[in-house]
Amino acid sequence: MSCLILIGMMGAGKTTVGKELARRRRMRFADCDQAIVARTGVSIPTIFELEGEAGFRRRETQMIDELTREPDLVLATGGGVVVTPLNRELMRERGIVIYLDVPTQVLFERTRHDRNRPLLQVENPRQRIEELHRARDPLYRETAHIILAGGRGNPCNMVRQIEEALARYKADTCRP
Ligand SMILES: Nc1ncnc2c1ncn2[C@@H]1O[C@H](COP(=O)(O)OP(=O)(O)O)[C@@H](O)[C@H]1O
Ligand SMILES: O=C(O)C1=C[C@@H](OP(=O)(O)O)[C@@H](O)[C@H](O)C1
Ligand SMILES: [Mg+2]
Repeated sequence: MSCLILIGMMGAGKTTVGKELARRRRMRFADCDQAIVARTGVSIPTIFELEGEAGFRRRETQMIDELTREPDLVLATGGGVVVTPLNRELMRERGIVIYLDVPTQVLFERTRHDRNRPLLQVENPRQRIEELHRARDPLYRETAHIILAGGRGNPCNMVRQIEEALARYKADTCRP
């Protein structure tokens, strides 16, 4: 089957939930950020420092293109994947795209102690999350085939919700 691609803001749970979803469905798992780190041998903050956000985005597009050619893959993307129009097109064409839509307060709580997200290393990360969410939410919505609102529940519970949504989506799209 084609890829299952998770999109959503930093802290939405794409990496955590994606891994569990792959395990449950016996699919392979890849995380775009982890793949970039493995290829370059340096951390995401270091790439931002050396090449700026624009450099990171170029690497991200190349990695999305490579990874989405493989079938049977659950792909966790980085939160900013949707800002690049080509990524939106590639993801929609090559997989079923699932938006984990999580309230900004929850995103803030989950990311506040993590230094690995360069875009949140600012004086007011809560405000940054709100701004990014406002700008990106329409892009997540236009890219997604499935939107899971609320983000309630632990990762296993989220996987269950995704599986139910996938079953509904497939039943709807198969109907003549
Ligand atoms: N459904 C969830 N319930 C509670 N905590 C979660 C959930 N999903 C993720 N987390 C926690 O939130 C943090 C960010 O999750 P992560 O998977 O890295 O998000 P993303 O890849 O979308 O940025 C991690 O500490 C993770 O353990
Ligand atoms: O939202 C963003 O622009 C980013 C999200 C990060 O991934 P997560 O969403 O997994 O944190 C990572 O790709 C990079 O720090 C940029
Ligand atoms: Mg992640």
